[in-house]
Amino acid sequence: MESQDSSKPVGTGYSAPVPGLAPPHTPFEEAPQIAPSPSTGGEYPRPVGWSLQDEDYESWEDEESDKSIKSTADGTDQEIPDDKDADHSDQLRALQHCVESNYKEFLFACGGTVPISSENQEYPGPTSKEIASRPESASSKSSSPTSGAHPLVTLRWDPKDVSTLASQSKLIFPIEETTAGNLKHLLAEMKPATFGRGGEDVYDESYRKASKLEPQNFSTNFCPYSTGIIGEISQLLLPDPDRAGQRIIKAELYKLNAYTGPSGHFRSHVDTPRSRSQFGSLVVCLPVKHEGGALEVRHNDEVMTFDWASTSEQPELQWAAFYSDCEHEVFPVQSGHRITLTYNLYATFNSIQPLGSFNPLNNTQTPLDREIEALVGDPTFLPDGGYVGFHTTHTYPHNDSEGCLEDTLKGLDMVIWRGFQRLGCGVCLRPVLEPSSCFDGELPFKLGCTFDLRAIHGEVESTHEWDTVVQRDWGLEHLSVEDIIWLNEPTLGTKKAAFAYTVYGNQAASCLAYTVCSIVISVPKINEGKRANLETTFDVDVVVGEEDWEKRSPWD
Ligand SMILES: O=C(O)CCC(=O)C(=O)O
Ligand SMILES: [Fe+2]
Repeated sequence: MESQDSSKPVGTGYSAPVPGLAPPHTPFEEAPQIAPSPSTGGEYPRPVGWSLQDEDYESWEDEESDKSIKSTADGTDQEIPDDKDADHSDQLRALQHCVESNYKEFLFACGGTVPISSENQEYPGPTSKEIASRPESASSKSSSPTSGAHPLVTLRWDPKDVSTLASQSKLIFPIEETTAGNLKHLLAEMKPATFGRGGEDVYDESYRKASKLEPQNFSTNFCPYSTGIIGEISQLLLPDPDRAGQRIIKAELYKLNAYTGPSGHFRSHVDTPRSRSQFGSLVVCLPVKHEGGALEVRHNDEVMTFDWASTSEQPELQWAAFYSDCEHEVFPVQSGHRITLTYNLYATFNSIQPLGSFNPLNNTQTPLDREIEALVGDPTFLPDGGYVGFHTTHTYPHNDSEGCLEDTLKGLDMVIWRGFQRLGCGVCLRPVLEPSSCFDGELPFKLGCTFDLRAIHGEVESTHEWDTVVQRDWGLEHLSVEDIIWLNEPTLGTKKAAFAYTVYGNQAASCLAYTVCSIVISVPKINEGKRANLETTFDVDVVVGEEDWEKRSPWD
């Protein structure tokens, strides 16, 4: 949650700073710490994808002479069109079209309400009524309570003055008259909420005016799991079409915040990830009267608004969750107190999934899955194997030595990954290195091979310098972007993100940053009428070595 600005142009390699311009004043959170992976106690054992670093890798150029002439059955040589320029197939166009029309089909935020009842003093099981509507209508207050309710919500905090009575450092929500006076005690115990800028904690009211309590200084009986909120977020933001139940959410209480009228607010920012497995953030608003303070979450051109003011006195908890790489802001609170619990959301694994429960070819297929299957099954499409690429619609966190985790793939990105993977294609994530548009002429973006966080000292001012930086500092993938058949264009939003997320604090070695990625898919060659590797269904639970990945190369 929160944000971090950087005042030093330090690159992660996705866009060069604009010559002559000050580095963008991009909001990021307070200096992040690398949290251990929440999975089985350590790092994920699986590689991000197959290796394109293979010494034996043959680039398209190297194969040019072999590929342009083919022997036909009657022994004559026949020129065949260069694959990458060929008008591949109706299937390819259909898939590209389907990808495009699916952009807006995927949620990037969701929300709902959980009723609170004084009659119910036991945990109710799932009670949250979700609002998972399309962005335009997300702000509608269509949330009538479902059956069941959360018991009264208690909040206790550590008073600075140890002689304070326990009854004065406790609130019950909805706030009971007997304890109403404690609200001002709570506010007095809270500290100004800072945010990170250039690796330092900064308090700047023009950017963020709010107060906070750290989780070690308070406790509550509210649990996002028992209310069903986490279950809903899981279905809406972290669905796993092929492996139901495999990815699960770990929610970590992050802060108690108060935005107080007349000017409490938090300007537009993205939440800096606490670890590579963080994919989202959850905000739960306690029932305290306030006006204003709507939360707006944006992704590409779409906006979802969560405005809780008009029902802020209702006996209910109102919540919103969103992918933490999406820009969001809290508009000024005009009066009252907007008091929230915030959580970081991590993707982790269900280790008790029964063996053999995964049958990838037997699962419900979306139209997009069917288009992918039709393309891969088309023997005229890349008959000798080749590469297909997809520009991700979200950005993903990584640190200076470890790449983005495919297990955190969001929305459409996961559908594409799984769609090809289930058919036996190799899939990997690669960073996109995109030159700034300020250079003369159109420079193509490039595929990076590692996810290094590297500092650029000074500004990159010429094309030549840019080439040197990407080749020397970041390392380019052997595979060139021209060797790949792209399913989509990088979106405008992605380009903006590429620029925004370039600039980072000066402690790259201990930081995480969001990266614009591409999914590179290796489509095996056609062998006796079918794809060579289609029998070997890839199972992500099997730890595969580089060797196994190489077998997935389309050149086999
Ligand atoms: O309170 C909210 O709605 C959002 C707060 C936020 O963006 C943050 O804490 O990072
Ligand atoms: Fe935030």
